Amino acid sequence: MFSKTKRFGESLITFEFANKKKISLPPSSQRVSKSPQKDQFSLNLQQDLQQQRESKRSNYTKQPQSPYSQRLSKSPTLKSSCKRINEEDIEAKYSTNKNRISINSVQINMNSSAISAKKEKNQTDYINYENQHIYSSGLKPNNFTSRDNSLIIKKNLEGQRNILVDQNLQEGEKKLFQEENISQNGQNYEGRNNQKQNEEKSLNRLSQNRKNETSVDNPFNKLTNDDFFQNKENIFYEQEEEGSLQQKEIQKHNKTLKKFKDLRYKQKFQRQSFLDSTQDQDQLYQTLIESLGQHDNQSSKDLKSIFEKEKLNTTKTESQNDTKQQINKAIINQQDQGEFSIINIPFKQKKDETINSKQQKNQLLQDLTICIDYQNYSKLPNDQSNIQNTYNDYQKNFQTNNEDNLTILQQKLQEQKSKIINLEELVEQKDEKIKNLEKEIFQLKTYYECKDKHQQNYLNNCLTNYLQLQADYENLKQSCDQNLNAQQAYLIQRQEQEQQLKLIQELKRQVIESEKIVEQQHEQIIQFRGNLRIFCRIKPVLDYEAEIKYREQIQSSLTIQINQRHKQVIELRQDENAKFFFDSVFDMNSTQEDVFNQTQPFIQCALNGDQIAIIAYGQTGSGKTYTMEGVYDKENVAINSQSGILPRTAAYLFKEKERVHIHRNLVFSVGVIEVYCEELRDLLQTDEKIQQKLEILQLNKRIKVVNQVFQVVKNAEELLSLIKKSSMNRITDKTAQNNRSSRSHCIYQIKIFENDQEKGGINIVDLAGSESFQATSNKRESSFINKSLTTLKRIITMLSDRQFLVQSKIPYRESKLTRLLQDSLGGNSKTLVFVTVCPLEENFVQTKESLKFISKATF
Ligand SMILES: Nc1ncnc2c1ncn2[C@@H]1O[C@H](COP(=O)(O)OP(=O)(O)OP(=O)(O)O)[C@@H](O)[C@H]1O
Repeated sequence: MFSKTKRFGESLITFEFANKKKISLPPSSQRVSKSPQKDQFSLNLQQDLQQQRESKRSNYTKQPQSPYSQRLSKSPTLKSSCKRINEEDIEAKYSTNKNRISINSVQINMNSSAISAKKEKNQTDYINYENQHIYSSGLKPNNFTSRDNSLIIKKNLEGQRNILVDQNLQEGEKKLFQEENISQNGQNYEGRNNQKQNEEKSLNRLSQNRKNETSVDNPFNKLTNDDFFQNKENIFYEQEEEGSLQQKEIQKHNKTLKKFKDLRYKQKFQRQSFLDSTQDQDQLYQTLIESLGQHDNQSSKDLKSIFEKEKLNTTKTESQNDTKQQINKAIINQQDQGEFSIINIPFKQKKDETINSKQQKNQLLQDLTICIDYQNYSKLPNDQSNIQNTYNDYQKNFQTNNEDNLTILQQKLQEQKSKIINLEELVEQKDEKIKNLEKEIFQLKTYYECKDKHQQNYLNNCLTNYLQLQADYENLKQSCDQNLNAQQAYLIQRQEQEQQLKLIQELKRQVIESEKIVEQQHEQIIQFRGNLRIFCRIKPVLDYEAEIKYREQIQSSLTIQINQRHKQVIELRQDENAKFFFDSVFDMNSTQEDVFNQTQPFIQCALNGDQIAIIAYGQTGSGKTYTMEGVYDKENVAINSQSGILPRTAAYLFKEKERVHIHRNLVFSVGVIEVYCEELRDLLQTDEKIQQKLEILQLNKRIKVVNQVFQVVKNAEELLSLIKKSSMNRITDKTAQNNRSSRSHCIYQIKIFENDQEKGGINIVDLAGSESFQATSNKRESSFINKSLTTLKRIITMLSDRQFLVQSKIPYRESKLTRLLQDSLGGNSKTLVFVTVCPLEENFVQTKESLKFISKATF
């Protein structure tokens, strides 16, 4: 930043730096000489300057060191801050441009400090400096005089004009310089011819001044008096060397003036520091009062009162400071009123003006008065000393007050420190609580994090379960729909089944009715045929009974032959008149199945509720047992081709039970009893020890055998097993016709129960052999057999004769056999008698007796 101002009737360019320092310089155009004489003069001046500089060096080396220089060298403080700048320390670069010489750069080597100047915009030469105290004068080519926050430097190289610039001067000081410069405006440079005379006059005058000034106390800290005159002496030396007395005088004045200004500046600085300190203290008090005003206790109020008192003292100090400022103003007014002589500085107004010797003399005289006026400076130190004393008094009072206040403040500070210690203990306790709370917070945070994780896992599990339940719900819904459809289909099917069941029941009813009709018809047929039926079965000739080579002879010699016209009639070859009538005749080629087919209607009558008796009668070995039981397998009792009526009856009964189980609940029980020599024997009780005596009783018109065992059988195999087992217990003997001849009557009894009520019964009777006594060795046995068979013959004969329909007259009691068969002989019972005969010629008599015995009628 720079601006143009008017000073001393010339244009000045003022530079303002960042630290608010200002430098004002005249434009170089005003310093440029345009006359050819001046250019020549400048060249000559340069040459002279060079010569003078060289001579100066030699003189300086010869001259003793000035007191000022000695002082500088003795005072390390001043030596470090103030230094005479020798010519050797200056490096300057110049440039000439037609009629002017400009400073391009100047460098002053001062330990670590440096001052440089450079040319800028071809208009202004300025010097940049920082915090340097430079007391220098008479330097060539430039004069540098500087101090803190000010710059007083500038010399036109042409020597036409010297400019003093100080932006930190007080207002009065500026006026002083203006007046100084104004006084210079009317002065002309009278030429180099008068220079030596002027220099001599100036030298005399300065010498006189030197003598006068040595007796006067120097106002500049009592140190600069000799130095000052030593400087002036040096200046004169330099002036003599340069041949420019006027300039040296100006420099001398400038030096003196600078020292005066330095002193003023120091005073100003000290005053400003004092004001700043009081201001700072006032601010401190104000801050403390404000801070204490926030505490409403007695100690704060006491402190506040103390600080307010101190503030009043400070106010007094300010008033004293105002007094001091008034004193300063009085000093300045004294200056303004002309108590100080005006320093006249020679100044060249125009380039082409000639130097008037008379004016030069006057100028020299005026310059000499400046030296005299320096005596008046002694007044300033006195006033200044008074001010300094006053200042010191105030400072002492201030320090005393400060010490008292400091003691109080230290006490308060101690109290505050104790409070601070207590507060710090509270803070530590609070910190401990905070740490505990932080731990609890951390634990709670950890707990809640774990809880959150647990809850999250729980929610995830719930979500998974929810999804699973939802899927199960969907599946159940589908299954329910399916079940509903199935239920509907089931209901439809059930309705159909109910309809079918009704239909079945209807069919059952129809079947039952038809069954009844069949039973009725069957009964009618049986009644039409008669309740007593007699079949004759002719036994074939067995292999062991005749050799194969005689078989044809045996067949031709058989005694029995069936009538060709009437198949039910048997004829004897040896007796043509003997013919025997039977209900059915089974020849030698008949099978077991053929026999049972004729027997099955009687079994059906038993299922319908009748008591039936199937009796096999014949001589030993004629095939009674074969017809009744047949031949069993060794391993099982299954039906085979040789199975007789008894196993086939068992199979038929359970087959019918299965067929009619819908409307009939049939149960069968089996008992086997043997009649031997008119004694009863239960063949199902094989243990003789527990064999109890069997007695025949008639209860409710039904024949019962007391102590006889009846065993319910669930199937045909169980029934046949019992029969097979009991038949093995039957009493047998070896006869001439049969190696294992049955010598007792065996009755196989099957009781039929329907709905727990005995409804019908079947008695299958395998009689003992009917051969004559001569054919057997046991006469007693033969007599009992004959007796029972005779009784049976009589009863059957009576049943076949319609004349003996009165049952009470039938001799059932004459034998145990007929007594046991009482319910199945006569009445509504059905009786079927098989007469088995052996056709061999050797059995002719027994065969004829058998045929006679049971034949229903003879033709
Ligand atoms: N119709 C027949 N066909 C083939 N073999 C028969 C026939 N009848 C009987 N037999 C056989 O004749 C033999 C004697 O028969 P079976 O034992 O049945 O006579 P039986 O009359 O019972 O004699 P017993 O009164 O002494 O017991 C047996 O070996 C038997 O197998």
